[in-house]
Amino acid sequence: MQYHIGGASPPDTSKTTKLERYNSYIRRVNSTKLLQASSKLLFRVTLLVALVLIFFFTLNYPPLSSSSADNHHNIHSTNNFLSSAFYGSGASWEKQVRHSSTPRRPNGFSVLVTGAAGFVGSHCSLALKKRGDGVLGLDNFNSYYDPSLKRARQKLLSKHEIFVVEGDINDSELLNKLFDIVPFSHILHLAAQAGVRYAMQNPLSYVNSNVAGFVSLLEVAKAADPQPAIVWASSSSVYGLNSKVPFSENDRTDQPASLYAATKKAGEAIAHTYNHIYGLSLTGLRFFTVYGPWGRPDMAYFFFTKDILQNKGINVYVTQDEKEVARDFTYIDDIVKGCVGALDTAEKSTGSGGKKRRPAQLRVYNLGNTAPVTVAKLVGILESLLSVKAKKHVIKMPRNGDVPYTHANVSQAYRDFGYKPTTDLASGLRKFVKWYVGYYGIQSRAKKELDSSNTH
Ligand SMILES: O=C(O)[C@H]1O[C@H](OP(=O)(O)OP(=O)(O)OC[C@H]2O[C@@H](n3ccc(=O)[nH]c3=O)[C@H](O)[C@@H]2O)[C@H](O)[C@@H](O)[C@@H]1O
Repeated sequence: MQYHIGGASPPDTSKTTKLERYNSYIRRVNSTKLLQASSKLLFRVTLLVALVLIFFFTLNYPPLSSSSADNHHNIHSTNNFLSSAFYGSGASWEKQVRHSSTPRRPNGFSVLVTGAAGFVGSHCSLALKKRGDGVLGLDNFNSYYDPSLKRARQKLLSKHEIFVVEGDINDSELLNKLFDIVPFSHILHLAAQAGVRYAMQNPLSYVNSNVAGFVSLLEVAKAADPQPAIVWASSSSVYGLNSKVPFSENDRTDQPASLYAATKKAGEAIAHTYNHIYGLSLTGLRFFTVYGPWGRPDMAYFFFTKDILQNKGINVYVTQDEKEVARDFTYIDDIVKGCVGALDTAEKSTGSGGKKRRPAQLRVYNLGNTAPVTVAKLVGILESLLSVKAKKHVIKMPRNGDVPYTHANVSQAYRDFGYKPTTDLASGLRKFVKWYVGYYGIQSRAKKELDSSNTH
């Protein structure tokens, strides 16, 4: 009720009140209509966005279930997400996978190379492709060392029509997908967390890649039809604290000195199990300190070269009782021949439908150079190739998982596939340094000398 102050008599309000009520009713109706219209619009827009998203993820993208096998979990998970965005995206991706895996020689292999953008993986992929085998690469491009080197290797592979799928060996969905597309005759399994000393910094990355990743791969391989034959990278480090030299395959390997060695040893035990239960043909190769062009920057010969060229000091380890440390350094081309020889002599797996039909081949070989060289000698060779004097700090080997000495007996690899290393450390390092200065565009005395020695 309204009260009008003042002397004038109050107006007749009955009509105006009705009008006001009517107007307010109309306003309410209109605003409800507006609200309904905008909700409808909002609903439609939401529906449209949802449909687009569903389409996007179900048709073009595989499930985002990849897990990380590398040492940089977060970076890698992101990488997996990104890679998932690229793998499996339809017909053109499948076409690349098929094309890359198709052999171009009669009875050629179709090989899945894991760790194909890695050092040994890229060299082996090229060698297999060159002789007419089909090669499909798989690599997670983790950042354990400079990923741009891995990308450069990938580029090289792609020039030779080798496609590298970006993904992880722990991603069984991806692995199954690859096996759905291609009936691989072989797997060359080189993806791993490498490096002896880094295992103290990031132990779980070794378990993720070298144990869990290997099992994930074997699970897919055992269920595949046909089952592929598998050749994979073990390590000279499994000999651990063995003092009996040279190391032979039947020597004891139950005293690993590093977690890295322990995971490789675990891999050998796991290989035995999958061979025993499922009839997978498995060959483990114990590599001895592999070096060469396109090598790994975390290895001593590689970062010594870098540091010597930059006039930085290098640590040269000696044992606790001040004896020299030595390695059976093995040149990459010899290792490639060993890998190819192992693939060529690998028998077929014997299982199908996840069941073993009869006993299958199970092998393990040393692939070394049979001529250990001390680290001090390695540095001397680099000094002369680089024409720079190294700033050496000779220190006692920290307790970091390193072993003092390695020396391979390779008679079994020679007997079974003619493995015979032919490159001594000086010739191999010459090739490495030549590649190094070229790749990193280094203008140095070393480069001039290497170039001129080439023209003579
Ligand atoms: O043979 C193998 O199975 C292993 O070979 C290498 O391991 P490693 O032999 O320790 O190779 P580097 O790390 O390059 O070391 C070579 C030598 O240099 C020595 N070193 C290393 C680093 C350093 O600062 N100073 C130094 O004297 C090491 O003690 C070792 O004797 C690889 O890094 C492993 O991935 C591989 O599995």
